[in-house]
Amino acid sequence: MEELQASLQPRGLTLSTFHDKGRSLLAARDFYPGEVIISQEPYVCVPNNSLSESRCDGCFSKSNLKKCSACHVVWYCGSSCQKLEWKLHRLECQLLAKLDKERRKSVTPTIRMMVKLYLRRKLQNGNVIPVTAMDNYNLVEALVSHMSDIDEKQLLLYAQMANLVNLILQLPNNDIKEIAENFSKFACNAHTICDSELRPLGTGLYPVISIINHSCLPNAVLIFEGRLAVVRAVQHIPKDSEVSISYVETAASTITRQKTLKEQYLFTCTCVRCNKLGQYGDIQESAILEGYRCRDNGCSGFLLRESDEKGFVCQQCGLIRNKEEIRKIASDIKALSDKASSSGNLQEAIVLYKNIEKLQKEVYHPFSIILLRTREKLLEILMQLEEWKEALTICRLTIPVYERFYPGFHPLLGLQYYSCGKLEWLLGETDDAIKSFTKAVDILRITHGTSTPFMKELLMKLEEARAEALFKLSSREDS
Ligand SMILES: C[S@@+](CC[C@H](N)C(=O)[O-])C[C@H]1O[C@@H](n2cnc3c(N)ncnc32)[C@H](O)[C@@H]1O
Repeated sequence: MEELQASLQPRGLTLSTFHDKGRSLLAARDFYPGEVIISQEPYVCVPNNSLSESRCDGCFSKSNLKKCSACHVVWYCGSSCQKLEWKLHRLECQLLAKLDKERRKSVTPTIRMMVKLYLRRKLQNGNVIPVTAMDNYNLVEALVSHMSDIDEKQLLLYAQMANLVNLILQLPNNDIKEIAENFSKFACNAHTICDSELRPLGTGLYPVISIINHSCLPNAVLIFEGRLAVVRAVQHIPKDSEVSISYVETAASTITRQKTLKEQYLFTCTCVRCNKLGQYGDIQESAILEGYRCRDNGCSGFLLRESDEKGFVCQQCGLIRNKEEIRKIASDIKALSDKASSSGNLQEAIVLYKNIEKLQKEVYHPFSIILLRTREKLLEILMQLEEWKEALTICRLTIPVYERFYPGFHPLLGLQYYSCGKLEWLLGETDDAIKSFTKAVDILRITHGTSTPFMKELLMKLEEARAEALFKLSSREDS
């Protein structure tokens, strides 16, 4: 770790260990919003390929794919990606090609990532690929595994997966226990690689980025530029303070966040937000996010369960809402949701989701995250159906909820402004489009930087919208 410490120092970073969190990354100087704190290429990564969707192993693109003719497992978009991956894939390819057809089907992305991990170690041990302070297997060995906290069922699953990996690798002295432990390390250290719009593409192991601990009120954000993981400050991070990112969806009640963190990362969060658990402000926030609304449409109160359990009482106006009434609506919503999620027809799905939204508006608070998720689904389908006007109406409804639950420089808020701006631009609402694009740029230049093709496109759209507004103004003045 000394080598890593030495390589982090010139970047203004230092490693430290806390008794309750283990290793942590600290700022050795002040960092300001938008500044890159650290970036790293993956030690290993794989696209999330499935039977229905394939991506290139090099760049994760979906176009012009050709299957490797030898192993019939891996896809490439062209020779440059194939060359980039060749040293490692040459070894992997020989192993995969030996498997029978049925066995090949069981090579999931996670199994492949483990196979690649061992092959990369082999290549580094043999000096075929270079070893650096930020790119070596010792960093993988140092990752937390939580093996002693995992239940037996999970351990059994890891053991079965490890057996398959060992069968593929055919290395006589490979340790099944070590492979199983590495699967456990993947579970709490690997990152989902997303595109600029935060759509998942694959999974990668970034052993230095993995040192960054979680906070439900993080001061940094992790964004991917292709496969490169980039951590940027979203707040001022004073010297000597800890760098933190969020591992989970932050727009969730404290109980939900803590449950997810405990289940996946096996720790109890004690960040400033979590420490408020049980306090009035936290109860209010949770009830708004995941609970019910007052039955008086003019009241913005939230409900809490009555002590005699007969119903819910509005904390603002005192009106009581019957438990049975809520239960009935909730069961209707569930029936519609089951139908909607299995519907393969967009027209049918849109009708179902509109009915779900209508019912949810009756029971959930206007700032409910449950209602928000339905609107996001509606928006997605309306865009696919090219119903731009309706899509814009729904998109605008989501903005106040995003502003409330993704405050400050949050990429999701920036992206939602961007979606709104694109719809406004398309519908000729140029002045509104300029406002939305400007808000998107203000946030996304901090979270995403300004040099990626995605950001260049956004900046260009803003310039175009401004030019059009000027043109419209001068045409009006002329006439
Ligand atoms: C990706 S690792 C982070 C680095 C880790 N601290 C280490 O020593 O390698 C995730 C693990 O770190 C610990 N961790 C992360 N954030 C934490 C937090 N806010 N409080 C307590 N433990 C935390 C948990 O054990 C979690 O499973």
